[in-house]
Amino acid sequence: MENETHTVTCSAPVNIAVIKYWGKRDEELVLPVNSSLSVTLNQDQLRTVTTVSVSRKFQKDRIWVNNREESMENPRLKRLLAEVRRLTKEQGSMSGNGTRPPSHDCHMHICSENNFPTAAGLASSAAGYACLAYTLCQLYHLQVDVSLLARQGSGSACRSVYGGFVKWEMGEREDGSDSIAVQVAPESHWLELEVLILVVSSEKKAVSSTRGMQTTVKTSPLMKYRCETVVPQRMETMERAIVERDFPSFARLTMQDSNQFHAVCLDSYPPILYLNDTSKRVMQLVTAYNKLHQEERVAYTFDAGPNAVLYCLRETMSELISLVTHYFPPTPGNERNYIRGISSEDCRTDSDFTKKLKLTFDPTPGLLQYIIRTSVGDGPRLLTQPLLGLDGLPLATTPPT
Ligand SMILES: Nc1ncnc2c1ncn2[C@@H]1O[C@H](COP(=O)(O)OP(=O)(O)OP(=O)(O)O)[C@@H](O)[C@H]1O
Ligand SMILES: C[C@@](O)(CCOP(=O)(O)OP(=O)(O)O)CC(=O)O
Repeated sequence: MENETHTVTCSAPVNIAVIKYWGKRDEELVLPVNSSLSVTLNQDQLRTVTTVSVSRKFQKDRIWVNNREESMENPRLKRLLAEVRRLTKEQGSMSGNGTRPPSHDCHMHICSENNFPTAAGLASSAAGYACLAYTLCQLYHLQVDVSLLARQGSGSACRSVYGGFVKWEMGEREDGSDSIAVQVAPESHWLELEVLILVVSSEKKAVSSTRGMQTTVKTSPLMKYRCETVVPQRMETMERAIVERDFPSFARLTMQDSNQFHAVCLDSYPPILYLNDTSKRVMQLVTAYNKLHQEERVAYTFDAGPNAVLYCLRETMSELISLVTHYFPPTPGNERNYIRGISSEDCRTDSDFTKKLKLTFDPTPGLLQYIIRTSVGDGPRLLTQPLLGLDGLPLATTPPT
């Protein structure tokens, strides 16, 4: 009993917001200045896997992320672990199924892997902290809202604890107890909705989301109008568009909110610029495509980086892929692995159609690193294959991506 090792392994998805979270009213508790809403992506393409082991044999807490040991001095990580230990102590030692969870005073080893670039604007912190919070709740049999814990690791992480369409209610209470994620609709609700991620850069971004949003809250006059007037209305309209599966409304609001998020970034002082020329070309392509069809058939959204996330219905996907690969072809030699994820039939462009689009740029190879086709997905899963061995050390794994 004394030397028993408890181990749990889980996976969690990435989520991409269609109404953006940007700005905190409480840095410590990670409480936002506005509510937000996101789509959870399919874990077959983008996911974090985390194993947590707890044992009296361990000398100290340790964490490995993507095969590299990292410092435990990260304040958000420390806060999350402290909160889990506090709740474990408070909730006692018996779980509902009669088995005994590990004691709150043992050290833990954490091992986590992302199957996509970390800190590159692909929401790695969201999947990472959602996975950690979910795994800890399973391990310690905690009776708690997982989104409350995930939020304290990274705000957007709270939305990754559910599949489908998820809103993060900003809440009003000072202690943050009502600042939680709620599922608006499960992944089965809108099976035709698909996602294309255009990876412009997988470099670490210059201004982190945490720091960028602090500057915006402090300096942008436009931000006040966004939080008080724009987002509350958009949350309602977006929820309705999702419930009614109204793609044109969903797409319009998604693009408008991405535009406004980048507008408040530019309105910050000093200004924050996450979009680059390739991002702007993607915006132009989507706008021209929708104009030609006289309705919104594709939506773009950009987080704190130049990568584009495009939403469309399945019936539009092959035309979209053919257009994107026409205007953003791979560099010669890079064709083979250019489109990843859900396999796509051979998509060719109709040259008359592309001529009608009237873009101000010509097809240019090499502006995108690669493209990921994915769909809407489920929430965290309990897995059986651990990343840590019986000695509590990482098992030989694949090299970090
Ligand atoms: N699997 C993981 N387990 C634990 N922590 C992780 C994991 N993946 C990422 N993180 C944490 O998240 C940080 C990256 O967060 P950051 O917000 O900079 O990038 P991002 O989430 O990829 O981008 P964005 O939030 O703008 O979409 C990492 O430096 C690490 O501390
Ligand atoms: C642009 C965003 O992706 C910002 C995400 O910010 P984070 O959740 O990464 O920030 P912290 O709470 O400081 O960790 C928009 C969104 O996901 O809603």
